[in-house]
Amino acid sequence: MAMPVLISAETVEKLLQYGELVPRLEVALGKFSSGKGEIVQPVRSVLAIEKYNGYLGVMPAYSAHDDVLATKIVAFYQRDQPSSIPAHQASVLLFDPEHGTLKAVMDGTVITEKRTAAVSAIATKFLKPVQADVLCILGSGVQAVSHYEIFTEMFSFKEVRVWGRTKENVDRFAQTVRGPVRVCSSVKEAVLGADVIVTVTMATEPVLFAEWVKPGAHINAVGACRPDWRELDDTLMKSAVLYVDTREGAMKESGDVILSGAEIFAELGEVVNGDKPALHEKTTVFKSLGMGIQDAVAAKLVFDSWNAQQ
Ligand SMILES: NC(=O)c1ccc[n+]([C@@H]2O[C@H](COP(=O)([O-])OP(=O)(O)OC[C@H]3O[C@@H](n4cnc5c(N)ncnc54)[C@H](O)[C@@H]3O)[C@@H](O)[C@H]2O)c1
Ligand SMILES: O=C(O)[C@@H]1CCCCN1
Repeated sequence: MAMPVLISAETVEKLLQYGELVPRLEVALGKFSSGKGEIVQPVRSVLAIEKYNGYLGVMPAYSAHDDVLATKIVAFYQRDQPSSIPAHQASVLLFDPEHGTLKAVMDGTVITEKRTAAVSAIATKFLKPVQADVLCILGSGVQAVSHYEIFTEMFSFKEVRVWGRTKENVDRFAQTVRGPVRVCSSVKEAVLGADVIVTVTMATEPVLFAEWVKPGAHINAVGACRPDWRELDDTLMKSAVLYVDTREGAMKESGDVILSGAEIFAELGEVVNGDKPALHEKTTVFKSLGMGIQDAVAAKLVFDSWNAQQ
């Protein structure tokens, strides 16, 4: 039996292009929420590695439409001190869906960076106010950079602001991104008047409060992926129209959803399908937790491009 191919982070970085990824993800989100069972994806299982303040998540998914079967395995750690090792590291196993043969083991860290930002961009396309001039990014790590990249590529913001917890991180962010950014010294300063807000922090308590948010703004809430972690306060969660990637995942994993008692209005895929409206004139929150099918679709794109080059 042939050995699976190994595809490195550098190769994934080269092969995975937003231009191809975004439309594929949009289709997958729609298929997931179609109610026809076109995508099989259980809520991820997550085990705690208490001794090291870490977690390991296993995310299998199958799509007959894309003919893809894959599992991402992702480890993530909370750290008090800066580290050269990324807080999130992942691998994706890609199988032949017909026989279950392992075809590829590839880096999943870059896939996680890009597909998460791409899904936030899809949510933003549907839910942002018609006039959206100011983008605010809260957090200045890996996801902050990938969100900056795709948001400035897909939309025409006049100003991009960033807030980060430490000066070191924010400086690194400002040096990494290719384009202008206004560094803000408080969350409030970054948020006031912003039309689109992205929260990509490792916070476990709310950092974003309703009183600072411009009415009609759209928020992509990407962090706080544990049932007792928060990024947004109760008032914001309850007063905004709430969209999620998956209802099942949000009810099991999102502290912002579970602890606030906010009601879920729709899955993003239902909006893609036209089954639920995109209420872009209202204040909207898209609560993103991440889906195995997003990784599977991205991994197939990488594998197909890799194959085409052999
Ligand atoms: N929804 C998804 O699909 C998905 C995918 C990947 C990552 N994430 C989440 O996105 C968030 C960012 O991930 P990342 O890879 O950029 O991590 P990162 O470690 O690279 O960056 C995290 C940022 O949060 C800041 N931070 C840490 N603790 C904080 C606190 N208590 N208050 C405010 N800021 C704090 C750090 O200084 C840093 O700027 C994490 O919560 C992660 O779990 C979500
Ligand atoms: O979907 C993901 O890949 C991430 C893993 C870490 C926790 C949040 N979601």
